[in-house]
Amino acid sequence: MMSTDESSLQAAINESQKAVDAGCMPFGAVLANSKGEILAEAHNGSKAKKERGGAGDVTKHAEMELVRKISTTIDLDIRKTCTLYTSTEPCVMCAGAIYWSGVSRIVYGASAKQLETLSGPGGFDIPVETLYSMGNGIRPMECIGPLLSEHAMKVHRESGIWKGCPPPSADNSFQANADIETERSLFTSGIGSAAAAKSGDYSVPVIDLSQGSDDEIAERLWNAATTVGFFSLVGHGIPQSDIDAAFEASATFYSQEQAEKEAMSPFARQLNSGYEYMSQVRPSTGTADQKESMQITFREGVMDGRWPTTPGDFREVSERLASQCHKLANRLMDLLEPRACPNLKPGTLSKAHNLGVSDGQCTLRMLHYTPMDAETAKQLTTPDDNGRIYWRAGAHTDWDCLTLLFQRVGQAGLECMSNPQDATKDGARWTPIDPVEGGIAVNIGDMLARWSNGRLYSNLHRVRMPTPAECTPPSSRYSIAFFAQADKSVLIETDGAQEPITAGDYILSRIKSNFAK
Ligand SMILES: O=C(O)CCC(=O)C(=O)O
Ligand SMILES: [Fe+2]
Repeated sequence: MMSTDESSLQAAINESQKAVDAGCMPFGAVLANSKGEILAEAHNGSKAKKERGGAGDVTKHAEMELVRKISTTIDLDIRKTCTLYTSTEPCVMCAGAIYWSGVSRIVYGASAKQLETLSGPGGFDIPVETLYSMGNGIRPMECIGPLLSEHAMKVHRESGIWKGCPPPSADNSFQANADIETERSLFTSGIGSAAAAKSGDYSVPVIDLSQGSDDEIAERLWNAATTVGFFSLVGHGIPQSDIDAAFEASATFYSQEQAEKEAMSPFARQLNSGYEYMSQVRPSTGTADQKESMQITFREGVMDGRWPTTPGDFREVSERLASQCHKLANRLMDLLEPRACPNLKPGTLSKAHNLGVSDGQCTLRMLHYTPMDAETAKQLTTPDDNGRIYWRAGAHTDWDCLTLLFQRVGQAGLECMSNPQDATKDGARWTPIDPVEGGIAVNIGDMLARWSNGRLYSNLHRVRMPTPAECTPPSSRYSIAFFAQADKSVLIETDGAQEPITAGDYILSRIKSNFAK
């Protein structure tokens, strides 16, 4: 059954179809009161194609039409209690108009990033939650989305309006190198990872935390963290039963209908929390990752109204695994710290990461890569007219200090770059990080690469599409990632040229750098 938000959003998506039928651009919006009653509706009023390029009235976006309507016909006191539903994430102009209308709650269908996969770049967009948090508005704005994005995108796709538009990136073959360049330039601007890796091709070592002295273990961790930036960890002490329980809860959660999952755990991008379905578009690919994910951020209040209720033990098993991951990540940071961050008082890194506090940023992410048949996999990996192909997860670096990733044996696909230092001149080569029985794949993220002034390496990684054998029969891939991210208020101070920055601002600046690209 659809929630109230979903049925009102569906009404907005229906409006976007009406826009298409009227020969206008495919966008629609409605206003609903707290009972879910629709008070007003509107759709885009610019004639498609003919008026593009500035010939028509470019202010006739669906949300603008709606705001214009409601601000003269509905009292402010009522508007303040309403939600504005829009088929696609509002642009900067519309976000401003919505603020002025007195409405404080927005639910949108497709995100601007998702639309870009059809329309190419060119919209005037900043993710709405980010935009509102950057502004000096006197009242908070709540933004929910993407929701029912497949329905909203279907109208865009079938409208035919975006055919022939330039894709976000014209040539995927250079993507890996472009991403390395981005990471390097981000580092010089004080954000991102350093080129700490040495020359050569690397595979991913297996490190046993139960073998040898702390000094010996620290040496092995250092070697992996300064070259390839990845290692598989065994002998780590997290009970297999806790890992299995989390995978079981994840599979039960994902076995439900998409609308049920969305209703149980609405996604809030600014909070980096909740359930999303195929909405993550990596800058390196311009196409949506073929996956769904459930993000759990361990900060006071964030998960209120977002904990899945089915299965009943979802919260308990997630918290149990996260608390084990948290301890393990802190142990690894204690072992790496003396050489990685010689300027820091011992224990600074581990003290910076806390679960459940008011400014915590650690996150557990349950991932489900959806099954597909061999024909679909082939189609999605064949470049389209614009050279775009799909990935289960496109190449990226993580923004955190350390990622602990649990995989299932028999569900391979994760790869990292094997020649990070030489990739720009030699071209990128990739090496698998196959699941190890009882093991955890660990990688250094950008936050720790920066904190260590580039001594540790945050490497690009991706999840490839399934092979024909993995599609026979079509099968899911499940993984669980724990992202150790320092608390928002912690100051990241390095012994190099990097300006001190709080971990909260750091994450925000990464977001900004990414959409500035
Ligand atoms: O699922 C995986 O194997 C990798 C996931 C990942 O890299 C991420 O979510 O950042
Ligand atoms: Fe990642």
